[in-house]
Amino acid sequence: MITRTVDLRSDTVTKPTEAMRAAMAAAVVDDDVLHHDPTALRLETEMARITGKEAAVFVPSGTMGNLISVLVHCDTRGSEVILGDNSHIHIYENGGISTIGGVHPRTVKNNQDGTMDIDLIEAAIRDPSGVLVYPTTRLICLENTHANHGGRCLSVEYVDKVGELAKRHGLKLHIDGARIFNASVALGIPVHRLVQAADSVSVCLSKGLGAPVGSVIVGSKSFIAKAKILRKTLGGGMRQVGILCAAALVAVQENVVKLEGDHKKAKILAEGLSLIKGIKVDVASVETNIIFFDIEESSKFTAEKLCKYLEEHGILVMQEGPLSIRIVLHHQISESDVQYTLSCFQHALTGVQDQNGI
Ligand SMILES: Cc1ncc(COP(=O)(O)O)c(C=O)c1O
Ligand SMILES: C[C@@H](O)[C@H](N)C(=O)O
Repeated sequence: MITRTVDLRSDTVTKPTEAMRAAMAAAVVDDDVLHHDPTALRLETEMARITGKEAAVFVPSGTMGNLISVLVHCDTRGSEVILGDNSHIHIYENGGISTIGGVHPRTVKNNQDGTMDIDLIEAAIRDPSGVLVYPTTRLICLENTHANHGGRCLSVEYVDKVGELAKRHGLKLHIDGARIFNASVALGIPVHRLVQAADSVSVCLSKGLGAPVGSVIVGSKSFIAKAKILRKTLGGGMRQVGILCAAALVAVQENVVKLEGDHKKAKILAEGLSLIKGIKVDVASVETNIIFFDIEESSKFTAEKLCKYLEEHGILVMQEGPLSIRIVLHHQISESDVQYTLSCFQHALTGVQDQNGI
């Protein structure tokens, strides 16, 4: 019988805290399409302040945040965006920039640290003299932290260099900042400095910050005005949305300080996993709250079988490949959960029981 559940599938799985639920119940609301919902306006004002941008708009998801941002920057037919071949926008957003926006993706290889070589980005920029046959490059997208590369942080020096490259070529820069607060805490650099070079950023409130729903796009006033129109076009214009924004405000106020703890627990878990025979994990690459690891081929387990074993013991993780698994820490995972998880891994892979009798 499962006595506890430790949900490590993602940082999207958190449940609203009591403070969030109280704020939702008490939220002052109005119709955010007909004018503005006062609580949504408070959140948008606060997020613009934190990120150092002129304006912000609340959207239902990070996927919509990225989609709207790309489509505002690439509002001319034949536009092309340069992005990572392992980026969330390219891999996990149903190709929306193309299927909905008609924008052509031009991928550049993501390095293990989540960056793209700047010379390769520059080489991917279309020569305007080839306009007869080439799409027109209008945008470069970065992702910080990088989800598919273990939550690795892009340094502010790197982001600034890509920003300089974009400006030199008359391009815009968008950052998929789903976990930008994780990068900020891990690097010890304020969010506004980390995104200074970006023309737009999509920030998830529903990941490590623990809000139940939503993201915010930040950028210039004119950019956000266009983003609001496109949000409505895509069906993202919401009415009394302050109910969701009230929870997001609590998340921003209360949970940023917890991110460091998430990162520490991720490091402890990664270090523990590295000591278990049959598991391969690069502990040094764990910079924030995400761990990717592989099962050794000599092990009796496939990822699918191990995930099933773990689920039978209340541990939920995400299978990423035949022998690879992802774990994501969040503020509702305790140190005791981390130790219980390690015990279950230990028992599964070595049969050795620990003092918990697992
Ligand atoms: C890096 C990154 N960007 C964007 C998203 C999309 O966010 P949402 O799930 O809210 O659409 C996610 C995951 O959810 C993500 O990990
Ligand atoms: C799976 C992916 O879409 C999601 N962003 C996550 O990190 O859980």
